[in-house]
Amino acid sequence: MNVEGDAKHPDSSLQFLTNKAVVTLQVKENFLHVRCLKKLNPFDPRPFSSFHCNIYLCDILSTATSESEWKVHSKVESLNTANIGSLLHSTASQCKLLLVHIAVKSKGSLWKLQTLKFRCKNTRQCSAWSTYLNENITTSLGRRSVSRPKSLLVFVNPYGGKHKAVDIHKHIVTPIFNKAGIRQLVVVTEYQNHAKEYLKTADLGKIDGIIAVGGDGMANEIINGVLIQVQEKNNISLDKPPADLSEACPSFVRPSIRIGVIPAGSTNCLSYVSQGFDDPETAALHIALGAEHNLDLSSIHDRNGAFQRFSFSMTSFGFYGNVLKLSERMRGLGPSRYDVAGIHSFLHQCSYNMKVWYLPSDTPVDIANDRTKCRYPCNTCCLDKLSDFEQTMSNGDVCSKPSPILSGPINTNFFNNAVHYEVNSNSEDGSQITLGAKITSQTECFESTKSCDNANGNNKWQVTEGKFLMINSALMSCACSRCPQGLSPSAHLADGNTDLILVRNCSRADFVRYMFSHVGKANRFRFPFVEVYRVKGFRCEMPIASSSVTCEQIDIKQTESECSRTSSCWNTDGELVPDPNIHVWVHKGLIKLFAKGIDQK
Ligand SMILES: Nc1ncnc2c1ncn2[C@@H]1O[C@H](COP(=O)(O)OP(=O)(O)OP(=O)(O)O)[C@@H](O)[C@H]1O
Repeated sequence: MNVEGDAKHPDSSLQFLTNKAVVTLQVKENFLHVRCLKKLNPFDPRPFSSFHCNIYLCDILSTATSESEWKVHSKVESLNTANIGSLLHSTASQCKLLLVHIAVKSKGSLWKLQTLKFRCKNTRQCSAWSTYLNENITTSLGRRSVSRPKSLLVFVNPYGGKHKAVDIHKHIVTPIFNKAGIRQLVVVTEYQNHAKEYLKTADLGKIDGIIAVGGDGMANEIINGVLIQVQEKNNISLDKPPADLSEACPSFVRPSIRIGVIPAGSTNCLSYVSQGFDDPETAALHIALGAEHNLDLSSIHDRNGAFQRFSFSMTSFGFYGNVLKLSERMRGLGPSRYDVAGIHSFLHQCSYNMKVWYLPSDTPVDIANDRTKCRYPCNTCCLDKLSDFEQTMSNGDVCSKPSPILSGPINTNFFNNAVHYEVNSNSEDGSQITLGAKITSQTECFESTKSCDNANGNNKWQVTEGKFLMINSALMSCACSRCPQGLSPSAHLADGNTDLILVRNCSRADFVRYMFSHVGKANRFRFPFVEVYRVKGFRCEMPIASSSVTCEQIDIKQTESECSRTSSCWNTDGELVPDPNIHVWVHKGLIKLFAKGIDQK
């Protein structure tokens, strides 16, 4: 025991005063152990052990000291304090306060910031404890390969959601980042695509991550801005040859910086799916603690091979495309614009002739009956990483390795009339399909192209056609507060696949039943007009736009020609892609997200 103590080895018998007890501190095996010596309230029936606590060092944001008064709560003072002994005898004198800022898991997947206060009369020892704890936190993070950000570029969208982003940033995010010692360069966006333009020339070498304080649209803008800059710097073309099934999956360079989202938009799907809530405090804490999760992206090209966007959640044609198009004109209504636009699009129900090609996943799953969910640590998202780490990780515990805040660790229904066949080497496209990915040397290409590389697989492109109310691609479950299970509840964040959901033309009543199945836990794939495939890529073609649209109407007069004039578009993460003819490829783990994933229940 070190009585006087020094910066390296502070005195472990040193007594600290909290609001409820006199305690000692000890650091052992990645934990700060707080042990109770005396209860301040002698009449408290709880045992001493209930005052003990063990704090995981990786959950501590930082520690600090400040000057304070040597005092206890007045209620405690009025009690019999003889039990506390000499510690309290010299009341009202000055002392040092040791502050320990920690991220605490509260209910569900919510996390809260909490500050523990320890009063100590030995000011030198108290400072020594603060230094010692900070050193041990750094060591502990190093052991677990956790890298916390020190410098972040933060985009705040004052326009998104309920227009609360500026307040959220000021009152929730900044205090957490300050406690974690994170420097921020804050840009309050002034117009649409401001962040994307800014990122074209931003020096990404000087920052550890980029944060969007906004919704999915803002996150999409930032992801696109970063990826476009990184591809340009590496001379990687974003465009590809015109849509052709023989074309290999394009390969893109994976940015080394992480991207985070503080939910302040309308839907906040990315936060919901990667954290379990759209809670700004939880999101800010995950960023500060250095949480990391891979995220699949899809690249979208038009019929001429021109690059359109990268997407991370839903890419949808038909109903959701119409809802977005309309809702963009009603921004003044705030988040309720989606309801109004949804009702309007429903009343103007249109179906679209489409031909859809898709390349099935290497690991086929009966999505319609799959009850598994992407939960931390997720075997499906981590499985492929085993090969990357197998030389260094003999126990295969890859998923838990980067745990920064670990406290404690197709078959389908076919539509009766569906035209459904396999594309072979003598297909109308006339080409043998070989999908060897082009691996770009000298770059951190990661596994992003693996998912499309079917050189070792027997997968062949499949094709189906017909009239569709909706064509949805769910790269993740796409859960949000309005649809807690999401479009495809068993979809994963980083498995290299997307779930292609084809909703064929059906009666209005059936469509309502299908849409309502998203509100609860009912199986949304049980309908005969709904098909779902886990795929690595897909392509859609609308034969002749003007004659491809059929509209129904209830009380709003609308002719077929009117409807075709307003033919649908793609809605990708809440952004519009106007050309109905697109080619979509999935890129496994193309970016790293500041997120942990949703905990197992
Ligand atoms: N100052 C601004 N004025 C107008 N538009 C802006 C401004 N700043 C950002 N934007 C645009 O606002 C759009 C929507 O932003 P955001 O995603 O944050 O909110 P949301 O659409 O309400 O939420 P969600 O996408 O989750 O439904 C983005 O495309 C972004 O480019």
